[in-house]
Amino acid sequence: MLTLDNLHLQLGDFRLEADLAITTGARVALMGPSGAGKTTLLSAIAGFLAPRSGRILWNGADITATPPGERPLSILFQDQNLFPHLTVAQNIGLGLDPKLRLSAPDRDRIEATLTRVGLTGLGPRKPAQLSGGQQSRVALARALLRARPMLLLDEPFAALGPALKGEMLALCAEMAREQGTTVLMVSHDPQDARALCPETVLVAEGRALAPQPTGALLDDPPPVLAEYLGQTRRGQV
Ligand SMILES: Nc1ncnc2c1ncn2[C@@H]1O[C@H](COP(=O)(O)OP(=O)(O)OP(=O)(O)O)[C@@H](O)[C@H]1O
Repeated sequence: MLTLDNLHLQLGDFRLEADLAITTGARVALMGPSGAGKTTLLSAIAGFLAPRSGRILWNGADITATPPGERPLSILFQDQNLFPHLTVAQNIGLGLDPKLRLSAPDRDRIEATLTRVGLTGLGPRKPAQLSGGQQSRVALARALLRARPMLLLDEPFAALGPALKGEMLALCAEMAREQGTTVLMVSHDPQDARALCPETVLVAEGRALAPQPTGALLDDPPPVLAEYLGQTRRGQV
């Protein structure tokens, strides 16, 4: 269980509060207007932004002050952070050992993971020799190999076409199911949220609300979400 215990975040003038819990193994979309604080919330959970007050707990253990690399999570942000001077296999190997001291079994696991994401044999290439979609797969492969309990996704596939984006998100969901991973995914696309995330955290008006069923929320969105989704609802001006 991920617990955000009376969490208060601040970035310049911007403030966000969160007091909620997410069940282990849940897949949760983060939705809300642009600038509402979805990325800010993920940054705090990942450890890149220290909260002003409150605590972040994973299975009851306080991780509020734990350095990012030691938190029980992997992150996939839009900037995939592949190192251009390393090969694809080495970039993935960073998920196993940041110093890249890789054993023969490690290298076998990297190759198997490459196959899993449809990149068999591309391990020796540099990221620049791959398409955007293939680079996304490399980042996903690295997260897959790290197999941390939580996966934070901040629109990592937004630059891809809709078909490829859907394929990558489906791969994430498949991996999450297999490994029992808890997924938090920023989504601007209600279809993605419906397809992949049974629950949604609405981030709006300075607050991240407790998870609620995605279908019901999108079927009858509160005005702030309806406006964001570009919907006009009967009875509203
Ligand atoms: N480094 C910063 N310093 C001060 N304010 C910031 C900083 N980064 C972001 N903000 C502000 O914090 C607020 C939340 O930004 P955030 O990126 O978390 O929103 P978001 O919900 O992820 O938006 P989007 O959907 O557009 O990506 C915004 O008002 C933004 O302008």
